[in-house]
Amino acid sequence: MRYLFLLNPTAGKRDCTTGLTPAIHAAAGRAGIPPEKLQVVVTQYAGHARALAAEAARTAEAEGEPVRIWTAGGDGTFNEALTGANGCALAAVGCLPFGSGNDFLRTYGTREEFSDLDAQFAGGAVDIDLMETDLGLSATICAAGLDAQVAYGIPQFRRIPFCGGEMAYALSIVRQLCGHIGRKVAFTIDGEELTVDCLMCAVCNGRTYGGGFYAAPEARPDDGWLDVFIIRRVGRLTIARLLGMYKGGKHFRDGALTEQAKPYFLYRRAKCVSLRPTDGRGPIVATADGECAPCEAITARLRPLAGHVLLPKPAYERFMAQRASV
Ligand SMILES: Nc1ncnc2c1ncn2[C@@H]1O[C@H](COP(=O)(O)OP(=O)(O)OP(=O)(O)O)[C@@H](O)[C@H]1O
Repeated sequence: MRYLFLLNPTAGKRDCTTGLTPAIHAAAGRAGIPPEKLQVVVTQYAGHARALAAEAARTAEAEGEPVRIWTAGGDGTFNEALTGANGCALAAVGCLPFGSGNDFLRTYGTREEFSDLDAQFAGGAVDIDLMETDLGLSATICAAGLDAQVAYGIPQFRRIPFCGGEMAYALSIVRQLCGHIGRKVAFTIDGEELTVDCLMCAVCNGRTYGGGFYAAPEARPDDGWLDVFIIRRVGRLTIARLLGMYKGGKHFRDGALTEQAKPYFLYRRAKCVSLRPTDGRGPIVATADGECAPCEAITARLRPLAGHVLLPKPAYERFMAQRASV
């Protein structure tokens, strides 16, 4: 077995590379991993983690030796490595949370569990479903509408001097709320055709996105289903209350929408979801695992158990126990 760590120095609020490299070597020593089997690389550019993971997967295939790859960064870096290693049964990808959102891990455990290097080395690989989307592979959630528009607007405000992350986020929200709210969207959800005047929608393999919005609080990433939530268009005064419910995952319990959510939400389970705006207002902004872009149409298709991911020991044990109980 080989072990590869890909450290993104630009992820999150501070460069993770300095302290982390010796900590990885120390934890590998405690886990009895020979130094020649371990490699720690700092990424040099956007897309580098994908190239390095793809190369490690090719080597694993050529030499018949499995590789465990961890990214230190956020969901973007993790997604790059997952994409690079995709299709290789001998490669599994994990994450050390050093990003700003780190939504991937919230489906499986806590930030503390994923930050624990000893638990990471003692953990294991599990197979999860992935989504093939127009924005690339996704392990978590593909969403479109108001929240994606807010995320898409943030970088423009970040360019303003003295405008930090939270201020840029707040300004992007204000701009969206001052503009036209809601889109008319035509959905194809497996065989069902549906047109909805909606605020936003989320096609979920994992549970959270946007830095902890529990869009699909009960989603199981290995059940062969995508959970689809569509939020109907509401007035500005209702948006804050609705987003509060949505962020906390209070719209869904025991496999169904809660009574308070029913007037505002539509829920479906599906294998393939397509959507396109039909209101003539141009493309709709969509987001998936850190990627964000305007799209004329989006399709998210389930790829059952196509992802091989690494979970730290406590999360791995919970995942396996849950799988055994189904
Ligand atoms: N050396 C580098 N220089 C510039 N960009 C890089 C470098 N290494 C990686 N990147 C890019 O940085 C981007 C952002 O990283 P990432 O998404 O992991 O962190 P984040 O945005 O802070 O966290 P999150 O996505 O969880 O909110 C990734 O898309 C990746 O391509």
